Amino acid sequence: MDGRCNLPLPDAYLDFLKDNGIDPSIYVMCDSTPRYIRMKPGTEDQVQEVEDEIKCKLEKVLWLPRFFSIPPSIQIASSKVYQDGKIYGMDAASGAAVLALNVSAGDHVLDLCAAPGAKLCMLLDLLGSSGSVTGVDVARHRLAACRTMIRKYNLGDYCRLFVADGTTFSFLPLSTQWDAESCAPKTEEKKDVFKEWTSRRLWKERKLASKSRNYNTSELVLGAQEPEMLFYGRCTGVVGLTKNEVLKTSSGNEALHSGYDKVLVDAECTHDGSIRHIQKFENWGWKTLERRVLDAQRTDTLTHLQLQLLTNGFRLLKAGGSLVYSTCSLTTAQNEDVVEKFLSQNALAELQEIDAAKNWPCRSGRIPNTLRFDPSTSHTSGLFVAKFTKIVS
Ligand SMILES: C[S@@+](CC[C@H](N)C(=O)[O-])C[C@H]1O[C@@H](n2cnc3c(N)ncnc32)[C@H](O)[C@@H]1O
Repeated sequence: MDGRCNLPLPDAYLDFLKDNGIDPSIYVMCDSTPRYIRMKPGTEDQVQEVEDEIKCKLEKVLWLPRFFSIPPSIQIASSKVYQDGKIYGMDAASGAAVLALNVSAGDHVLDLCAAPGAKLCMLLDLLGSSGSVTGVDVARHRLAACRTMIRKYNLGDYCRLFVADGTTFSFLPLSTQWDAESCAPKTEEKKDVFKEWTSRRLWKERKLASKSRNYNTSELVLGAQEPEMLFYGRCTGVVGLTKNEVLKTSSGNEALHSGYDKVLVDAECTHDGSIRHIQKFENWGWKTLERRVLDAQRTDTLTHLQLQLLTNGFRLLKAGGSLVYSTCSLTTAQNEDVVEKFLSQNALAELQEIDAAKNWPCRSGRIPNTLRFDPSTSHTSGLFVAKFTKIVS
């Protein structure tokens, strides 16, 4: 390996990098950037089995628990350990963004851009049998894939999934009206309540799914659709409640005391930090890259969306809670600029130092306490991370 990226990047993309102050040399080592796997909790003693199955040595990532690096050429999807739900494919920088949230047992967590669900699964693994994770995504087909994933990894009990626009999503976590031991409702039998979720797909759901495939994500963002609960686990408090009780929107300052303990806003972005994503445009066509990534109007729409997602995620956060904003773009427009604008509009928001980051192979962003993983220094995919707290007034 000579350390060069073999991908011929088109001039328009190199111009985009230049305009955004991104040094193209961060991609130079892209062919040797490892892949990462995360071991499911409880499988720590099965490293040898994983190595035998995927036919390569696992290299422990010393700064990130349960993560291992593998050579970039190794594919895990057809291995039995992957199909049996013992390992996840997940970039180490993504793992760091989740760890930055510092979730603790019992937390109610909101993941506002959840699909396809790598970070959501890690949140659920960290919480174990406690708290809840509410995953929201505007793209129905992507959230359906997320549902398949949480079921494959047996993580559904404490999870709710909503197809909804994260810029307006308004449901708070459910207060504990159920017996946490048995996950059964405490109140007496009521009529027209949610029963335990079953995998039987209703005709209406199939119809909605085929309809949503005919839209792309940006059209869905614009479409004012009613939030739809795509999945709920038996320990989320949904079972035994009526539709009005579950789908009660938050009003005024209610979130300050009844909001989420932690919020993750892993926002939609141009994905320019991930060379593996950019490489896909070699097949999809560089014209598609121009339309989806380089178009200035698209970038403006995106930064507006990112600010709205961050603002709404923060609105749903409890006083004293923490929010992590991340993107896999390395442009300042989608990161530091969004953070600055957000801080100027939200007096209760304060940037927080990410304690765990002291040993991480990342560097500071333009604003102190923000972090940047760039492929050349971190040997991960590119990622920007900022953590906020909601000041108790
Ligand atoms: C970077 S991806 C999220 C990746 C995910 N967190 C994971 O770890 O697998 C961004 C997601 O934002 C979703 N998205 C775009 N606009 C949205 C909106 N207005 N509300 C909610 N989700 C949105 C996209 O559909 C996409 O799935």
